[in-house]
Amino acid sequence: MSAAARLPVIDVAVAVVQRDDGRVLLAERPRGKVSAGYWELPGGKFDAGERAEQALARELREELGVELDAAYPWLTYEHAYPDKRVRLHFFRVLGWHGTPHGREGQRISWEDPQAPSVGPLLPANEKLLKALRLPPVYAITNAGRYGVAEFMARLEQALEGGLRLIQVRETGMAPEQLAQFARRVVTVARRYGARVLVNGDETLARKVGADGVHLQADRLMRLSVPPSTRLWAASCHDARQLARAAALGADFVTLSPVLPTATHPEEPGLGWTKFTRLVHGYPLPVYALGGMRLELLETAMRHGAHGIALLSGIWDRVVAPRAEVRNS
Ligand SMILES: Nc1nc2c([nH]c(=O)n2[C@@H]2O[C@H](COP(=O)(O)OP(=O)(O)OP(=O)(O)O)[C@@H](O)[C@H]2O)c(=O)[nH]1
Ligand SMILES: [Mg+2]
Repeated sequence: MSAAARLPVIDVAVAVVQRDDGRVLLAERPRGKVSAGYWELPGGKFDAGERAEQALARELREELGVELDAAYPWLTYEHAYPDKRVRLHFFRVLGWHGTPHGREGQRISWEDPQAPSVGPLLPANEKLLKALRLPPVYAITNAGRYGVAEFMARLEQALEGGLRLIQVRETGMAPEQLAQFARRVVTVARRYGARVLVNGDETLARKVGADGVHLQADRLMRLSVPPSTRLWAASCHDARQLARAAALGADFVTLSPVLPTATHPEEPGLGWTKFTRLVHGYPLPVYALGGMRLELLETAMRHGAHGIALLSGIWDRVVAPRAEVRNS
């Protein structure tokens, strides 16, 4: 056991206060505190007997002078400093009242998580910023259902509507056709700054210029070395698979099936209670998958999900102009 592993763990509640424009509230650690001058997310140590949510509400009041209205549990991970270990319980704060101000004399700033203009940030927060860059909706392609031409029109509309993360997964396509399709998806996605993962095949992901690979659970469990693509994710269905993805350092996971799906309507799925239990204390962003619709995003987040993954609930929403599509 390393020295750091022997240190007691300090529980810390941390607030990701995000405005509608996506900017997140960062604060400078005040003089006199450890790591003074570093920027961080507002928050602090649990008081004795406090639950995470209580610590969060108290810290927001003490540090920023705001009252918490709504917060959803998000990631929880540990970080080892040379002299201590902290367990950071991150919450997404979606509702508050009052105007945040540095009540401890600290500077605060609303920052774009993609490119904060203040710094340096506490080293423990790097993973958090990476997670914040992941959008709330993860869409899985379904060209088999629509035909490629119509699917591409629907994809373009979804991108127009804000879609920024896509998985190419087409079980019915021959290798050449799949490569061509994946290339087309990457090309349109680039125009919108959206990222693309290819299901199961790292070589194909590289060949078509995708951002990374999405692995099925059986591959994940056999994996000894994580994929070396910029981004990688895995499908999980139970606690063992979730633990494996975390140990290998995936960027995010999907957890499924949450609700009955169109293809397996007779299977009840995990349900939200079990979903919440599985993701509680989990270090990576989790997309709820199975029976999802865009309307369920808030429900999923309330149960600890980072967002939702959709295979059919997204493309059906888009009514493609059929005549034009046929001619393309
Ligand atoms: N608030 C906050 N703490 C963080 C973050 N990341 C991170 O590693 N930490 C660590 O978690 C611990 C939180 O302590 P804190 O100094 O905020 O605690 P606190 O508000 O209760 O202050 P105090 O008890 O020193 O007055 C610190 O060791 C800090 O380095 C973060 O983003 N926000
Ligand atoms: Mg603090």
